[in-house]
Amino acid sequence: MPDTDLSIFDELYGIIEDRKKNPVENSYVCSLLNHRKGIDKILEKVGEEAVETILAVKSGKKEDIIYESSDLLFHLMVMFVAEGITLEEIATELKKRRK
Ligand SMILES: N=c1c2ncn([C@@H]3O[C@H](COP(=O)(O)OP(=O)(O)OP(=O)(O)O)[C@@H](O)[C@H]3O)c2ncn1[C@@H]1O[C@H](COP(=O)(O)O)[C@@H](O)[C@H]1O
Repeated sequence: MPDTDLSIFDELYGIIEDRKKNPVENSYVCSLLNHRKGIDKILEKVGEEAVETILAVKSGKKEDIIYESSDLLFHLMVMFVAEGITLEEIATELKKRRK
């Protein structure tokens, strides 16, 4: 049975925010947030993961699509935190589009 608890999105966002406020060593999230290339490094990763997601869809393998989409969502969340955008703001925008 699929796990329908979506609280991982809030939890993950909170972890990324915490990495921004309280940097720790050997953290992948900190390596992105504090990269010498700035936001460009995060955007690079978002772009790469978007391409990998597209390729996974073209491959037709559901588990690859889930894996690559998870990478994409994770890097998008790092980008939201870097830009000070909350998940609530994204949710509000999506709700506005309801027909
Ligand atoms: N969910 C994730 C997560 N998903 C993907 N990744 C990393 O995202 C990267 C994906 O990039 P690639 O597929 O290109 O793999 P790569 O070969 O490492 O690529 P390069 O970065 O070397 O270019 C990998 O290094 C993965 O480890 C993640 N890293 C961290 N998290 C979460 O973030 C939390 C904090 O992580 P740290 O900041 O590392 O403590 C963790 O507890 C996890 O919950």
